[in-house]
Amino acid sequence: MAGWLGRLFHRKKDEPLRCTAVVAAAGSSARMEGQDKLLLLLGEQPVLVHALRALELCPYITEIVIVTREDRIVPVGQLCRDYAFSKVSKVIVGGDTRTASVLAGVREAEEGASLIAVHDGARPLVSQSVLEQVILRARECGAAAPAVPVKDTLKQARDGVVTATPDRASLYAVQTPQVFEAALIRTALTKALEEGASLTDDCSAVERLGVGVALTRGDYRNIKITTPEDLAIGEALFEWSESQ
Ligand SMILES: Nc1ccn([C@@H]2O[C@H](COP(=O)(O)OP(=O)(O)OP(=O)(O)O)[C@@H](O)[C@H]2O)c(=O)n1
Ligand SMILES: C[C@](O)(CO)[C@H](O)COP(=O)(O)O
Repeated sequence: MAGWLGRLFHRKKDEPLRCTAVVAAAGSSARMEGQDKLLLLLGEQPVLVHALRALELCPYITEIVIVTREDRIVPVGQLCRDYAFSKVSKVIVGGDTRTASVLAGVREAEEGASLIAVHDGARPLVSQSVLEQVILRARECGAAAPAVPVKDTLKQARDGVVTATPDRASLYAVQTPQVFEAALIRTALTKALEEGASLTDDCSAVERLGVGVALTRGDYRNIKITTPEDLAIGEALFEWSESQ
């Protein structure tokens, strides 16, 4: 991987920036008690629509590829037409794992895409500022993700007993979009999938190659809708942001 590392230091800032957003939306919403969380309403619109609108509004994003479940292809395609998302080029079927879903999307990105921004369909409140900072940082260094310092003290435990208290000053909660040079994330996810790695985010695939990932300023409002109470929190954050 020395080639990758070498290139990180020679990347040209003035290369044309074409960023494809891959929206991971092929999950099963198991922790949402069976309801498809991406189609639940936040305010007056589905969670997925909020996420797509933020990506559509970002000037650096030239194309959006949505990866969804087979039984959601038709409703998600209809939703894109209803909301007139002009940047959505494809709605495709994902895989059994997040890694498989994201790789399917990355493989469908337009040939000219220099960057890929992988975003959770379940993160409806991402701001333009978070998007802009992470995309520009990824252009400089090849891989970047937004993150926020953790607020709680975290414990490692086994069988209900604490085994360690990691130093909080070095801990961050990572968010999406996670943005990468296109060939880098394609290589990283392909390798991770071939090796059967179990990953909970896409930076991890790049880290496995020994390539550094830069962190940019995340936003505590950029929550992932995972369990039922997240929807209530999301509603409150959405209303609060609208009133600012
Ligand atoms: N095989 C998968 C699994 C997850 N995702 C997507 O990855 C994002 C983050 O995953 P998560 O919040 O875990 O969503 P789900 O997998 O749907 O939730 P759960 O684990 O509760 O089933 C979601 O937008 C989800 O749709 C995906 O595209 N393909
Ligand atoms: C990618 C992610 O949103 C970063 O915080 C998160 O890791 C997804 O995890 P999940 O297990 O799919 O909820």
